[in-house]
Amino acid sequence: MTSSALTLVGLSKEYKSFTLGPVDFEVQRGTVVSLIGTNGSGKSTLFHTIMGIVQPEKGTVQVFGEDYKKNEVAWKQKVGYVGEQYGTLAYLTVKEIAAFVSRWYPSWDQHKYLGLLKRYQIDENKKFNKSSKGTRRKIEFILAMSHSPELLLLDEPSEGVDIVSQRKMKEDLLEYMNNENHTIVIATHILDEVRQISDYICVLDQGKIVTAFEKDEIYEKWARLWVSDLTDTVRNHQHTLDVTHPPLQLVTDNVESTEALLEQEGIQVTHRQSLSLDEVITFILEAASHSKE
Ligand SMILES: Nc1ncnc2c1ncn2[C@@H]1O[C@H](COP(=O)(O)OP(=O)(O)OP(=O)(O)O)[C@@H](O)[C@H]1O
Repeated sequence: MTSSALTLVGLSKEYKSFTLGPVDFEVQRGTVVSLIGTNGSGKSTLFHTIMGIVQPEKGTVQVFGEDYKKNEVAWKQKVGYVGEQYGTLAYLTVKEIAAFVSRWYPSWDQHKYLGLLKRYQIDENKKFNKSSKGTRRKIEFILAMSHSPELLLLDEPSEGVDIVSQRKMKEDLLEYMNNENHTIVIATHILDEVRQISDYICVLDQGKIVTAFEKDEIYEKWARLWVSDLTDTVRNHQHTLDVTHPPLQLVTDNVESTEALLEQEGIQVTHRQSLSLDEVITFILEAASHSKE
């Protein structure tokens, strides 16, 4: 069994005023990757390209080690996708869509589907396009979960979803990940989701991956340091991301290297504080947007 759930090599998609990629990225089986980026950074376009909803100009996608253009039916049966995909079936009721969709998936679990409908209080007889935005997201989530996919591609699954259902989704995703062969790639603007379920974070900006890292690395590598003094060498160091005062302090994304430099410069660190995930993500997104100016 291949250890890679998803491999993207040189993947690019061009619209008139936007280019995605080239994207090179690998998602290991058994992990949760959160895709983060400002509005319009290309997260949905990336999912659309992976799912073959739009055709890439260049590059390849492998799902579980297989080229996605080959055996399309077989790999799609292993993938659950949430991202406004029921456009052409939207005039049907949830029950009719489920009857239709269930035929695509040999692993469809009707018992699970009915349980999820109840859990999320969905009226099966209501038309998809007559449901609210949050309810449509919940329906998509239920349909994706009901065929027990090996890979979940979730494009803002909790967008517009009420707080109680958001919590249920998080619980369901955590339970889903109890199976070590399961994998999730989730695009989200909700940092609680990132904090609670992801192993890796991938940041997209203007169609390109600007950084990807293990979530727990943040607590080891990023810090705010209170310092006795600062030299230009420290201020201009590649890992010094911000300097504020009073009291004089800096933010680093490589605490080991910065502390070594401070020692070399004869500067004392009087206090050290880890950064929260929210602060780190904000720094990364702001740095990416400043590089555009
Ligand atoms: N079919 C299309 N034709 C032309 N341009 C498009 C098309 N679809 C998306 N785009 C453009 O691609 C860019 C990326 O859009 P995309 O929806 O992928 O961003 P996103 O990161 O998912 O944004 P958000 O966080 O707001 O959901 C935008 O500038 C958008 O206008």
